[in-house]
Order: sequence, then C-alpha cells, then structure tokens
Amino acid sequence: MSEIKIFDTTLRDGEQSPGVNLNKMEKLEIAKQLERLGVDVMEAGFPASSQGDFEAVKLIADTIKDASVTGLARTVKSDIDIAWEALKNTAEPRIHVFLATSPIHMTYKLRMTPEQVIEQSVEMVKYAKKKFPQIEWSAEDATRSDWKFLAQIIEKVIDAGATVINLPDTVGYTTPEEYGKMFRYIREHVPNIDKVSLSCHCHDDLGMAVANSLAAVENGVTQVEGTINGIGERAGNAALEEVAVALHIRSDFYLHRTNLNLREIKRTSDLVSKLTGMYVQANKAVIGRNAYAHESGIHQDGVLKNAQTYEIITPELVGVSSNTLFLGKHSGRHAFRDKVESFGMELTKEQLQEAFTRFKQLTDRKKEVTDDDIYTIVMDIKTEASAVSKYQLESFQVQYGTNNIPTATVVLTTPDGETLQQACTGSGSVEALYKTLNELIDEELTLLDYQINSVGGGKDALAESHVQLQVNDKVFHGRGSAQDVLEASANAFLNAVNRYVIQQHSQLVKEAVK
Ligand SMILES: CC(=O)SCCNC(=O)CCNC(=O)[C@H](O)C(C)(C)COP(=O)(O)OP(=O)(O)OC[C@H]1O[C@@H](n2cnc3c(N)ncnc32)[C@H](O)[C@@H]1OP(=O)(O)O
Ligand SMILES: CC(C)C(=O)C(=O)O
Repeated sequence: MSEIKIFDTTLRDGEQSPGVNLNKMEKLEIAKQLERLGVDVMEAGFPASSQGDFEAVKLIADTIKDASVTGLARTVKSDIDIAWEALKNTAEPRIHVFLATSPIHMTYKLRMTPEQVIEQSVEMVKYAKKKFPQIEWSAEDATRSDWKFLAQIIEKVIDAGATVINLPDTVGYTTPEEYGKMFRYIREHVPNIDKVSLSCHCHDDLGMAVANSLAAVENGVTQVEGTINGIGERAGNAALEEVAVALHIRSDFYLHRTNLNLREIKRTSDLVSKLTGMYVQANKAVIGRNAYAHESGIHQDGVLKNAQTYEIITPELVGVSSNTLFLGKHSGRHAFRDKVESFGMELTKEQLQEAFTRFKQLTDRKKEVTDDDIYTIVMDIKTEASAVSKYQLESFQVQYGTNNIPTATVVLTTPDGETLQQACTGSGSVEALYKTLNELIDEELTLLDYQINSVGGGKDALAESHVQLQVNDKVFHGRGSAQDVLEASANAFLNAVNRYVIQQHSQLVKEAVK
C-alpha cells in the first residue's frame, strides 16, 4: 500500500466559491479541524491577495503543528516575499507558485510567449528557493496545454528547485483516461521527474473531478488536491472526502492509502458547510444526509438481513453517528466541558462560561439539546470576531397573521452605543424584519441571498440562517443561529453588517498607522 498525500485547499480554492468570505477566526477553526482530520498539507490562502488573507495564513501557519501549511503566490517577487512573511515560522516553509501554460491563458490573459512563461517560472522558482525549502509549482490550465511544452517547462522548473509539480485541470475539462495519459506522458518524457512528487488538482465543471483525481493516482500521482465538500471556484474542486473514502473502500483496486482519520470527515464537512454557508445536498456521496438512508422496501429488507447488501460504506467509518447522547436542563459545567472537549476544542474560561450560559438558555426552550446544538453554540463563540463595537439586536417582535400585514418592531444598539427603535411592514415576516433593520442601519444595504436551515433533527432543532448582503459596494456573508427562525434570520443579517463594520474599523486603524 503506498501513501497518497492529501493537499487540502478548502481555505484557498474553496474560499474562491462565489459568496464565500471567511474571517480569520473562521479560517483558523477550519484549519484546526483539518489538522484533526489528518490532511498532509493545507493551503491556508493567498497571502498577497489581501491583508485579511495574509493575517489568516500567518495565524494558521503559527498555530498548526501536525500538518504542513502553504500559501499561493503568482510568479511575482512581491507575492513570494509576502508569502514568506506569512509562512516563515512553520517547521518546513512551503510555497505554491503557479503560472498558466495553455495557449489561451498565455496569449490572452498573461500576454506572454511560451518562452517568457518558461523564463518567468524558472526565475521565480529560483527566487523562492532562496527562502523556501519546499516549492510546489503548478502549470495552471495544464490539461489544455501542449504536452511537449509541459514536459519542457517542467524539466526546467525542477532544475530550478521545485519539489512538487502540480498539473491542474483548472477548468474541469479533462476526462479520466486523458488525465491519466497526461501524467504517464510527463513521467516518461521528463528526465528529472523522479526528483519531485507529482500532484493532481481537479475541478468539477463536467462532474468528473473525483474520477479524474483517481485516474491520476493510478498513473503515478502521489498527492491529491481538493476541498472538503468539493467547494470551490465555479462547480468546485474534487471532494477530498470522496477521494479518501474511495481509496479506502476500494483499496483492493487502488492499492493506495491516505493518512486521513476518516472518522473526522462528517465533523469537518459540517463545519465547512456551517461556516461557508454552502449546504451539502442530501444525496451527496459520503456525507449527504441520505447517503446512509434506505427508503424502499426491498432495500430495507436487505439491510435488515445484512447491511452490506445495500451499504458499501458504514456511517461510523466517516463519523456519522446516531447521536443519542443528550445534555439537558440539569447538566452542569463539568459534563458540558467534557462534551466540548470531545469535539477536540478548547475554550478559554470566559468562552466556556459564555457557551455554558447560552447552552442553559437553550435548555429552557428546547427539550433535548443535541451535540449539533452545542457544536453550533461553541463555534459561534469561537468565530465571533474581535472586540470592535458592532450593531447589537436588543429585542424584536414580529406580528403575523393570515389577514394582517406582517409588522416588525426592532430595538437595536448601534456601534456608537445609541439605542434605536423602528417598526416596518413587509409582505412576509422576514421581509418586515429585514426592512426594519435596513431602516435602522445607516448604510446602503441590498439582500442578495437568504437561506434558512435546521441544525440536527427534531421539531425543536436550532435554526441556522445564512445571508449574502451587499453593504455599500461590497458583498458580505452573514451567519446566525437561534432557536427561532426569525431570530436566526436577524442574527445572520446583523452578522453580515458587522463584518462590514469590522472591515471599516481595521481600514481606519491601518490608515492611522500609516
Ligand atoms: C486558478 C486559480 O485559482 S488562480 C488563483 C485565483 N485566485 C485569486 O485570484 C484570488 C486572489 N486574487 C486577488 O486578490 C487579486 O487578483 C490579486 C491581488 C492577486 C491581483 O490583483 P490585481 O493586481 O488588481 O490584478 P488582477 O487580479 O486584476 O489581474 C491579475 C494580474 O496578474 C497576472 N497574473 C495572473 N496569474 C499570474 C501568475 N500566475 N503569475 C504572474 N502574474 C499573473 C495577470 O496577467 C494580471 O496581470 P496584468 O495586471 O499585468 O494584466
Ligand atoms: C493555482 C492552481 C493550482 C489552481 O487553483 C487551478 O489551476 O485550479
């Protein structure tokens, strides 16, 4: 059994999903969970792309110890220098530099000749090598590139110091057979290829990202790149949980294994879904809600007689449990702390106190508080950003009746500490609530997307809402949970506005420092 390394790019390519915008604390929580999952490498971001991403990559690089942390950079000196500042404290600093090699990208996007692309790649890999011991070089849009040209440039970047060569299917264009052949060709035509590891990176535009990644593995690739839940640019990336479970379940065929702790898959998937607002479809392979459910009589009969008749993966393998352990109204701090620790999380004394208070408030309203509820409370606390003054919902009331016009009344405290009250009507309860909040907030707000979901099961499950809100000229994602759908909706709306407030605050601080 040979080892396949898992390179997770949920925090970089995954965050490139339209509408996804993670703050530093959210990225850190995902990074810690990826460490528990056992990924070999995590790409924490693109440090040169923004101050926020730089800080997040640095924080993750300084915190994570059991996985290698990397960051993306263009073949540009300043990108490499900024990446170094973010990553220099890791045990073995690793950078990921890329440049496109396909005719369409070179001609129209880069406006460079193939010779210039070779020269710039070689020069920048050499430059990065002065600082980084580990350098991954990617030929962006490799699958639409000329294979002879690829072989030529790869040989040169290896001589310049690259240690990993990644050949991405950037636009999800290739097929399993073709992608496998491409890796075979490169292995046969690049004389120094044995000095590096080969990596694949697939997108899902034609729904073949996982199949293409597995074909690459069959053809000599030793690193697979992808994201949790397959999130990412456009149709997303290869879903890492699918790749890892396929290698595990079909180890008779593939003869490869990963270092992933498969039991952490469900928890990781839930966390990524919760913090990004990208919900997992019910029939999604490996972690969808229906992946272990059996509906029809013949299937149920078979499963009762022997589960393997219709189940090739056991739910326990990926950490899906029946979740029967409840904490309730009469539970104390010790049991609560034990539960939080069982999630692999640590809270400060103050955070634990706050989480316990919110848990107790919930037990007053909800009969059974499940692991999912507690996880949501803890995660809300751990990812609440900074001590900057924000908008705070003091109270609200919504009147709704089939024969009435829905009316919302809201009391809100502004970042300046002023308490305001307003009432508005709307065509539905949420619209009335959002119109009232809109009136109270002194910014140009446009709601772009609104979602409401339940956390866990049961009629008294927690509600979780995600919104996308345009605040002046920028789009922010907001998340809120509560037992009531309207309160969760109001929290999500204010969470998005508060992300804007925090961004404005850090902008002002930066300008003052200058
Ligand atoms: C396939 C992928 O996923 S690649 C990663 C994509 N991710 C992102 O782009 C997210 C982060 N990006 C950003 O924040 C911004 O695009 C930045 C900060 C990197 C650059 O912003 P800007 O300087 O305003 O440039 P802009 O994004 O408009 O254009 C990209 C420039 O980089 C050039 N470029 C693109 N790829 C590369 C590369 N690998 N190496 C060097 N230059 C590159 C383009 O040709 C263009 O150059 P030009 O300005 O001379 O025409
Ligand atoms: C930067 C590279 C690896 C990439 O994300 C892609 O080509 O899809």
